[in-house]
Amino acid sequence: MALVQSLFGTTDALNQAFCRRISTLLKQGIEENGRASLIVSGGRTPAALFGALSQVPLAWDKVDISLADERWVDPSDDASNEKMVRAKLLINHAAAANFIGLKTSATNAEDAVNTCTANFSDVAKPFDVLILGMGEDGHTASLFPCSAQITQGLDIDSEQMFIAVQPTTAPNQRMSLTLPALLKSKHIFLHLTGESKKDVLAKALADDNELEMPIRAVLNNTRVELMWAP
Ligand SMILES: O=C1O[C@H](COP(=O)(O)O)[C@@H](O)[C@H](O)[C@H]1O
Repeated sequence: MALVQSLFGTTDALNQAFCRRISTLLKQGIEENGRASLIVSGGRTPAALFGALSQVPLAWDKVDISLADERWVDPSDDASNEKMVRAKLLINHAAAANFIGLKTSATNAEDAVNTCTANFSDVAKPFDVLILGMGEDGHTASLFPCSAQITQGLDIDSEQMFIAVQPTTAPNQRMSLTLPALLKSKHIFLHLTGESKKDVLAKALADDNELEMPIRAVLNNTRVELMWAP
């Protein structure tokens, strides 16, 4: 495990430094491969970062952006991660990026696993940049400890890219990248704000039961850079 900790005094300082890191990595990916990929998380934490990132001048038309997970609701629903990304990130300069949403017309996310996988076939892999969040229960992406699908989602030997997840302690069925798919990233960031998330991370680092706190499965298997501010 290698957790590199970048701790900032304010969210503004965090967002400025994070934007610089992300844009440098995306530029590198474009220089090396012609295109770059940025996989982001949803929820509340990334909104301010996305606002700052959208204003960074970059060859966004050569960047594929998608989500590590999605809540299985209509993209017009306030709970939709896609809705948040469209409103906060795919604006200003970043409006030129190619966005691949996860939500399909399928009523049940289980019926959309193959479509999501096929839709990702043109996204540059390994992903250049993956930004993960973490819930108070230690879930990351939508790999929820409470779900019946958690063992399958954390199976490091699985070749499955996506998994449909039904959390029992959070609303909405989900679509999530699996652990092995998340790990196929060149640079993984864990983006957290607030003291309580810091406490959750400390709890995650104090033990290694991955089924209890799925973020441990990422931390135990690869290098992760923590980007934190109060
Ligand atoms: O449900 C989700 O939760 C996590 C954490 O969200 P936050 O609101 O605490 O920042 C998020 O990373 C994930 O993408 C989202 O679907």
